[in-house]
Amino acid sequence: MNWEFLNRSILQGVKAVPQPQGIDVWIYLSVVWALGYFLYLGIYRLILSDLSRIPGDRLAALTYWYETYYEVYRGGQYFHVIDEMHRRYGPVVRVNPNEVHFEDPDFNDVLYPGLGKRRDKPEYAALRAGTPGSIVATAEHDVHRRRRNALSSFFSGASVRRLEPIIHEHVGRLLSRMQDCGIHHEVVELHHMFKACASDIITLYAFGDSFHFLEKKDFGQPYFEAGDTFNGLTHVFGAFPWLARLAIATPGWLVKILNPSVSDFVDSQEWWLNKVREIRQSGDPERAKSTIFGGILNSSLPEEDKTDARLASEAQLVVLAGEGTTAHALTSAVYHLLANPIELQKLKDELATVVTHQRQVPTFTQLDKLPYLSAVINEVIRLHPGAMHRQVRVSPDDPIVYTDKRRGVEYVVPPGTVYAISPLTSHMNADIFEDPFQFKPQRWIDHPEISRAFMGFGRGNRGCVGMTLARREVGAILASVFLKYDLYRGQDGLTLELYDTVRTRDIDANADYIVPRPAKGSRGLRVRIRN
Ligand code: HEM
Repeated sequence: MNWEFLNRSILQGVKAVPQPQGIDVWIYLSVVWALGYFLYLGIYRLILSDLSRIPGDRLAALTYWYETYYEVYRGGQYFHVIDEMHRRYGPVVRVNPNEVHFEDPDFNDVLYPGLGKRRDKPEYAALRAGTPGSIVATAEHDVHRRRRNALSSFFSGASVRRLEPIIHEHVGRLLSRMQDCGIHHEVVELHHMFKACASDIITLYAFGDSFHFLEKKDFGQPYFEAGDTFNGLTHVFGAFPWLARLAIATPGWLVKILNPSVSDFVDSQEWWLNKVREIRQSGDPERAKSTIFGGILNSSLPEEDKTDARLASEAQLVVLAGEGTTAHALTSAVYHLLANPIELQKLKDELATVVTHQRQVPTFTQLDKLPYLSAVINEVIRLHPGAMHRQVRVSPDDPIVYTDKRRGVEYVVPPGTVYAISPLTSHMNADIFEDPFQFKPQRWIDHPEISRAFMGFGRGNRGCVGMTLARREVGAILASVFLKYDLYRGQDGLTLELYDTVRTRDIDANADYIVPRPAKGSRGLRVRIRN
């Protein structure tokens, strides 16, 4: 673009207007320059850009403010707008000037390939997570690979199997806390217990120590509330990355003064950092073998990847990724099973085929023989993905070429463009999932091919590293809870009953803050426990 020529032409065109003097000239020129720049930017984005042929709301293609309005001002509401765009324009839509969103399950593996293909992440997605340097925030493919490799062996099937005693111990503790509440037929916000349990397990695995939330009267609620407040900034950080940089650079003590509601979270950040330092200094080979951060510190990662700051960030990611998501799956599962007695009975019948004792925590080997339990887990994560954000990727080398078969149109997304799929959009595709809003675990047994549309754990080389652990944890807890408790129908004995829990208000995603949020004022999953 020849700016000099543009500015000169505009100035010549307004010769009749009295010419400003001194500093006014600079203001005048700046305004003209800005107007010209924005005019050019608008024309470029709408007409000249390689993405201009991609359908979607024109405002979304013109400016990032469209997305910012729905995400920041309206609070995580852009996912509804994107769904509406797909309904109106088809399987590929442009959701901001540099991002294309897809909804075609048969294209998922092209968008999220395995190891052979490079996939980057955009910088803003890295900052948005609030964990700079962690694997989820590592933009460049090769750096991501080496950092992820150092972590992934701790989440292999064999490693997770070694965690079985720890998971069993925590499930036992959870059941005993539930039993305590049952003595006086208390109404319990069960999601707090699940968060506490998931947090204790992953923190213990990461550092060899935990906050012991399951033993606390409030199940660590102040910590989780502070985490929610921190997480509420995700869209602000995405829209204004300089704010994210500022927040990250601000010392913890100052953050606590400026925003006391995040104090518990800041304290936990310090705790994670101190644990990393402690493990680094301990030189204990056992700790290195059995804890994630011991392993990372002893791995072949270059020293630049083993700094305290990066590992504290990785710690925050691992802990946050492992607690809220797992607890959300458990919460949604308990809701649906108590709200659908026929499905609950099917699960209980299946459990009875491998476990005879009501108070037993089933072994992993027993859980592997339970296809209906596995289908329940798939179905709750389909309906309520614990990480519901747009799974953004960039293909740095090759264009993405997509053919909309229904319309017979080919779209080319050039290398360097951001693209994404949102799990909930994919999971509500009525062509794949009949009655998509309904809880029907049996569909996973009758139609295994539907898994091609499942994005609950992401896919490809940046998919969820903790999937095996998550499935084990959710399976063990669900099975143990429903082996022990029946649905309350007025009988005596160990029972659970939903208490003022409404799916659309308390369980469904009402806002996307990477993790889903229920409606404002919701008290989540409430259950009356009776012994
Ligand atoms: C039901 C529980 C879980 C769900 C639904 C879930 C979902 C996801 C999803 C969708 C992604 C991809 C994010 C993206 O593409 O932007 C992801 C990534 C990740 N998850 Fe999970 N997750 C769960 C449990 C866990 C657990 C228990 C851990 C253990 C620490 C974990 C650790 C991670 C990590 C480290 C990543 C980043 C992977 C990377 O960037 O390479 N997740 N998870």
